[in-house]
Amino acid sequence: MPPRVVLTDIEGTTTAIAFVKEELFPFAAEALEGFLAAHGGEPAVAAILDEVWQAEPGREPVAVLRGWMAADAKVTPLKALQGLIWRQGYADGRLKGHLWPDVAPCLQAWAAGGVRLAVYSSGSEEAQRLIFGHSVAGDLVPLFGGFFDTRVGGKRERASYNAIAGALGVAPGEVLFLSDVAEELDAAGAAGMRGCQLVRPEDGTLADRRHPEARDFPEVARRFGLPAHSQAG
Ligand SMILES: CSCCC(=O)C(=O)COP(=O)(O)O
Ligand SMILES: [Mg+2]
Repeated sequence: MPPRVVLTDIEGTTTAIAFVKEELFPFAAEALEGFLAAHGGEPAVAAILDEVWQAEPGREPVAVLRGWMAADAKVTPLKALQGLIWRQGYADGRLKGHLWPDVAPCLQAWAAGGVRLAVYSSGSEEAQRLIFGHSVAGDLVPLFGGFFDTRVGGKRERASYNAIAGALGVAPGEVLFLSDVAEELDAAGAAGMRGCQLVRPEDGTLADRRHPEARDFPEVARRFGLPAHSQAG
């Protein structure tokens, strides 16, 4: 049976790791102090800074944020702040959301064929909407029926996937989760979801051999009986 829902990761799955690490993260790092100086008094930003204080009491929030950035920590306040900073870059054209060329045609074919689509990324919901809304393939946000971030839980925790299935109103077994990271697929599998590892050697990802694997989205479609894009290879 083909999956009713495809739940996709972003970095390493729809989008090059290099884009996230060499464009998105440096963009936020370079803008950090200036952004906080300009927007630190706004309620959304102040709430994030409050979360940073609570996470590391007594330390300067900027130093805490810089430490998290250096460690690529998937912590909710950092991810929320990065999303707010990237918003400016997408709005004025300095950022354009990278997608591998095979991704948008398949997402469109799957949605047109009645498959429900959702995103689960460590990037904040806002960051997810931005990357798909300002993507190299245009605005893909309308294709998705759900955007899940670390507020639902960590990507290596089984409970996060059960919560996502519950929010989507489907049984976990009806969901196919796509990711480049084996530990995330382990957690999704423990929750009862099917999984497929995207292995794109040109992006530096390696097969772990514990999960079904595909080199691109057309191969995912073939393996799991999803609608094929007319030009899918
Ligand atoms: C939403 S694009 C930025 C992705 C990001 O911030 C990140 O940490 C990557 O996480 P993912 O779960 O997509 O691998
Ligand atoms: Mg990933």
